Amino acid sequence: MLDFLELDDGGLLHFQPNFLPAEVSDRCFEQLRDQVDWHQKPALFGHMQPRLSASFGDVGVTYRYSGTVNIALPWIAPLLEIKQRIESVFGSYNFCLLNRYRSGADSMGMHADDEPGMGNVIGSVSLGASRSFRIRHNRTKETRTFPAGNGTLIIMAGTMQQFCKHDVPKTKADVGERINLTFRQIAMETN
Ligand SMILES: O=C(O)CCC(=O)C(=O)O
Ligand SMILES: [Fe+2]
Repeated sequence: MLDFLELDDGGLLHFQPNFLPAEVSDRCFEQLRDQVDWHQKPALFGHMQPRLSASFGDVGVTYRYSGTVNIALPWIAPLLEIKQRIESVFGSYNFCLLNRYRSGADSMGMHADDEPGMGNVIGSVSLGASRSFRIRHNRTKETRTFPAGNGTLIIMAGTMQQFCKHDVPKTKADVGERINLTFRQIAMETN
């Protein structure tokens, strides 16, 4: 069983640098960067998301969040390889959202992944440049920062999405590209 940090109000977080061997991280980073059809998606109020993204998963899985509809493309080899490695230690997943941060100017704002139909276990793997992954408790405002580097695994579980938010802030440091994979279990839409 993995060790989980116990957050206030029942959130659980597992943080494991170098979960993937460096050669797997390096190869998967290059394969995903070069093979995936990356898109910059619209955000709220006519803005664009400050990053690129893509969605993969089992046939028929659709993930809707902040006004975007993301129909899963069929799994590709590097994603299946990493999915199997995470599933061998924790959880099971039918969808993966990929985010590509091209430089320190790309980011993800504070949010929770608490959409209806979203399983409470999210397995997140980072590839490429290291960026700060921050979590903030909604009530206590306690904030913690984890360095999400090449091959790092972060698992969010328990009630974390109900009581905490997380982000990847912009940085002025001269950082290279980072690709993050969040594996999720999403309920199939029945209508
Ligand atoms: O890039 C990251 O580490 C976080 C990604 C994230 O929070 C998400 O995809 O919902
Ligand atoms: Fe998230």
